[in-house]
Amino acid sequence: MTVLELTNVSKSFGALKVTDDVSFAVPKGQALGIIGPNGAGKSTLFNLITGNYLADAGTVTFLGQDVTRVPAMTRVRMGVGRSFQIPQPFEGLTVFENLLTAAAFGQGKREAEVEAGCAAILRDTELLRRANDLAGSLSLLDRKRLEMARAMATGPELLLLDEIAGGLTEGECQALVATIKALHTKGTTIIWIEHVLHALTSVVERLLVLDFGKVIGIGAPAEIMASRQVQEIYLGLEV
Ligand SMILES: Nc1ncnc2c1ncn2[C@@H]1O[C@H](COP(=O)(O)OP(=O)(O)OP(=O)(O)O)[C@@H](O)[C@H]1O
Repeated sequence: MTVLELTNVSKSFGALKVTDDVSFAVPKGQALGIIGPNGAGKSTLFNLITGNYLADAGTVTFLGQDVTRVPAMTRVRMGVGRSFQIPQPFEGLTVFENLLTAAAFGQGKREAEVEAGCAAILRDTELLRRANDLAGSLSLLDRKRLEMARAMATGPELLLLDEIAGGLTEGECQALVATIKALHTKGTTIIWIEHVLHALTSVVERLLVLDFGKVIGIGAPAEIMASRQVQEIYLGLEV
């Protein structure tokens, strides 16, 4: 089953075409990594998937439904969950309260109905020991975990991770990767934008490379990283 499909999607800001005729599909259970230089249009692509931006042309299909013109909040309820590059928790609420809020909003339910699910997500994201601590008191690693947990709490069929490994030490990065791998092993479909390549390639089954808004490669990570075009464009190597 296909969870997400983009068909010839384009988006411009003024004269700048930031997403240029992008097509790809993500089957259920797959983890897809997205790489590309700064300004290649990676975050814009996420915004087109979440509905924060609407495509100028092309079609976005989610779980078999055309969502191209569907607003962001409806897409959350349909199962598009997203973490942000800069964690955005409610600092004055506890970790558990943050999850309850995200779950109630994302699933359109009362907090009492989502408590058990949130407790399970705390376990899955290694946050159980911090459940009653204020979000504002967390270390960077735990803030990243909370960002992921809040996205999971909305009950996603598709989890979008935006540069979640940035700024961590190597040890912290490995701890976060272990958490992401565990979510993926449980069957979560993931699209992950990441500059920390070794973290990304240790999880994803496929890599998509963007450059100037265009898909310049999609395939197995080893094959993509070995491509001359990717090495020239993405890694800036002269080959
Ligand atoms: N709302 C907007 N209005 C105008 N231009 C925008 C808007 N959003 C993004 N852009 C421009 O679109 C281009 C792509 O930006 P985007 O953030 O999608 O790239 P990115 O690949 O995610 O970059 P990074 O790796 O630095 O996060 C950039 O030139 C950016 O300035």
